[in-house]
This record gives sequence, structure tokens and C-alpha cells, in this order.
Amino acid sequence: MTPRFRAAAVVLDIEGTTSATRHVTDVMYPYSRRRFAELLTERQDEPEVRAAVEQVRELLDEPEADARRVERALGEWLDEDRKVTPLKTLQGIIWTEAFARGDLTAHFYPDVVPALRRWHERGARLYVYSSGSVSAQRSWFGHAAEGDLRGLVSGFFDTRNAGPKTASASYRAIAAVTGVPPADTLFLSDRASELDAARDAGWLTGALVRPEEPHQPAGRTEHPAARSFTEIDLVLAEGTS
Ligand SMILES: CSCCC(=O)C(=O)COP(=O)(O)O
Ligand SMILES: [Mg+2]
Repeated sequence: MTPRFRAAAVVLDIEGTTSATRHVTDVMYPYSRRRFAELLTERQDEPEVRAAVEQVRELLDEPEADARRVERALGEWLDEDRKVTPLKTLQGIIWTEAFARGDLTAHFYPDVVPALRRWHERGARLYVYSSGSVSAQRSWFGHAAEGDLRGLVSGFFDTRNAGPKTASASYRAIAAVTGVPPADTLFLSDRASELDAARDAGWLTGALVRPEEPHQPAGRTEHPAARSFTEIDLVLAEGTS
């Protein structure tokens, strides 16, 4: 398990790839769940909250859904770990403020930050593509135990600005923004469905199969696999700097 990639850009999934799923589900999710009611009632007139609530109502096909109904839907999506865009937007508002207050810190597996620094120093461009909102991603990378990592990252993508992670069109949209050729762009993720979509867009793909993660893929992945970032051998693609 030492996959070697020749790439100019690396696009990172967060949960299950750079960071532990358990930190997200056991720390971040309960934190947001406890604060939805207050956000939906006391801050309902804020444009971002209002737009997200409208999206929830559309998804439920219940145009009259009140704050309690919306809160119940958010709770059910959390229980099912559904990566629904308005849920992620509302969580992002709560988490961003919590990180700023010092209520939350991010989690990165110990192999990740040294590898990101190494790849960045070598000239690779690093991006993030996660179901978590861009605002949440920025806070996550800004509040690592290892310090503020945002300087390593050239751009952040989520399901709002790029589209669903299982659609190859999303990866084409990201490549159009980064300007890096798809064949020189490596996507690292723990989910086969996301890696399949990236590969269909012409990207290089690497599967993170971490023994610590609760949901291990059944059977062998078709994508080059690594148990940690330490095992990934990244060579900078020629003609890029
Ligand atoms: C900093 S985002 C928090 C994680 C999260 O809510 C999430 O849904 C992550 O999903 P991913 O696409 O990174 O697997
Ligand atoms: Mg993931």
C-alpha cells in the first residue's frame, strides 16, 4: 500500500480522510443539534438562515413548515448522517461561531498535517472539497491543534459552490476553477462513490482506508488505497510550479 501519484493539485475530503468521523459525529453533530432551535427562532430573519430554511421546506415539499418541523427534519437528517446542503449551511453557521469562541477544535489524524506541509513545500496546490460548508471548512482548517492551516489551502469547495460529491460534473466544475488539468489533480477520499465520480471526470484518485474509521468499505476498493497520508508518495507533475 504505497500508491504513487504524479499530481499538481491535491483535493482533500475531510471526514474519514483528513479527520476522524467520530469527531464529526460525536462532537460536532451533537453541538449543532443542541443549537438548531435557537438559530431557527431567534435568527430566522438572517438571509443565510432564511435561505436554508426555504431549502429545507422545498426538500420536504412542505412550504408552510414551521421552525419546529424544520428542526425535526434537521434532527432526522443528522440521525441518518445525510449530507443535505441546508443542514450543512446551518451547521456551518453554528460551528463557525463556536470555533471563533473556542468551544470547538478541529481534528486531524497525526499523519495528515506533516504530509500537507510537505506537499505544499514541494509546490503542490491543496484544496478542500467536503460536504461541510465552506465556512465550516475554513474554521476547521483555521482551528487545528497544529495551528492555523488555512495558508496551506488554495481553495475550498462544498455542495453549494461545486455540487454533490457523487456527481462527476462537480469535479469538472472544481477543475474549471482551479485551472489544474484533471489528469494532474488527485482527489483523496474515504468514499468509493465520490472517488468514482472524480475518476469519471478524469481525475487521479486515492482511497483512504483507515483502520480507525468505523465504516470500512466492504471488499477491495478499485482505487489506489492507503491507510494513511504517510503511505502516499506524491510527485509534483512536470510543468507546474
Ligand atoms: C468541517 S466540515 C465538518 C464535517 C461535516 O459536516 C461533513 O459532512 C464532512 O463530510 P465529508 O464530505 O468531508 O466526508
Ligand atoms: Mg469523507
